[in-house]
Amino acid sequence: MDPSTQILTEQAHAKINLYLHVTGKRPDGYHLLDSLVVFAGAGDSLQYQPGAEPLHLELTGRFGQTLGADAAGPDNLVMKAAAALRSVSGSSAHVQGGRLVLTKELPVASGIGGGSADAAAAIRLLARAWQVDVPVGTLMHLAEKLGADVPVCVASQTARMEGIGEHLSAAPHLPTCGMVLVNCGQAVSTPDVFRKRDSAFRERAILPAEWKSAQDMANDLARLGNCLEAPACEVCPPVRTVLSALAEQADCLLARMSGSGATCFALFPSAEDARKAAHALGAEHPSWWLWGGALA
Ligand SMILES: C[C@](O)(CO)[C@H](O)COP(=O)(O)OP(=O)(O)OC[C@H]1O[C@@H](n2ccc(N)nc2=O)[C@H](O)[C@@H]1O
Ligand SMILES: Nc1ncnc2c1ncn2[C@@H]1O[C@H](COP(=O)(O)OP(=O)(O)OP(=O)(O)O)[C@@H](O)[C@H]1O
Repeated sequence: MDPSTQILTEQAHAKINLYLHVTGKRPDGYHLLDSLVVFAGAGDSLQYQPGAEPLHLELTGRFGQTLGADAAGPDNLVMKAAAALRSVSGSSAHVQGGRLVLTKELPVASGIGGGSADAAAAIRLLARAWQVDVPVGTLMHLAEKLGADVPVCVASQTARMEGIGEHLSAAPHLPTCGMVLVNCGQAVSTPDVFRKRDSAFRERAILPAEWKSAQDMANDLARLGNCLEAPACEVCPPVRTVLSALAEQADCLLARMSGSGATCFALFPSAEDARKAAHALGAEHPSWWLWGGALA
């Protein structure tokens, strides 16, 4: 096959905030954060087939229709990422049109950075396809302008995230563990949750260089928290039900909300334990979106 028309794919893994401390607020209203971010095996996927036609996006997958009528238009974060990348691509890049297909498997506006992960996947995919040769710093700056969660999603690897999301540093070495994700089906607006937050700012966490077991990690994380959990429960009361249901599962080590919600996660000793718990929860709550497995 001609390499210039070959279909390329990138995964857009769900971003999970294992803890999330709001440590301050900037004069422009954005909040300063301290968070340990990991990526779950669950995710959207983005395909690109280069072609002569103008670049366009098609949506498919379980949540492909939930984004609304203009979902595949220029406001989709994938198209915004493509436009931003085009604007920094030098004359040596092979910028082309063609067809992007986003398979949307992550619930929308759910605290697991679906749109951010999609934008980040678009940056990785198109930078590769178009042979964009710019410094990583330029790509990260471009990512930051698309959304606070986009820089960490570009790397798509466990990281400590600070600033408003743009300062990334090494995270503790994580032990093997399993994770369950649950979303009750109610979209939650990130700005609404930040607006409702009225607790005191929390301190920056002290983290070890590594956790030797999932239990050790859960014990340390239990002393930390998600400062957006209480305001998200006000905006979306079913979050409380989801957290209780997760905590009741056999072998659950920790149950917490991710980001601004409403998706909650639970940690388990293994991916197999997590899959079993997701299966049990699915039988009890057929309307919930559920995923269980290993970290990405
Ligand atoms: C809460 C997190 O999910 C944690 O990972 C992210 O910080 C949210 O990242 P995001 O959805 O990419 O956020 P953006 O799209 O940049 O911002 C949406 C809105 O959330 C609020 N926002 C976001 C990030 C941040 N550090 N402080 C904020 O106050 C602002 O009101 C902003 O207008
Ligand atoms: N590709 C996309 N996928 C999801 N949402 C998108 C996309 N493009 C634009 N959006 C818009 O972004 C908003 C936030 O969606 P997203 O799923 O990223 O939220 P989130 O999971 O709460 O993100 P975060 O955890 O970063 O706050 C949606 O309400 C939607 O209007």
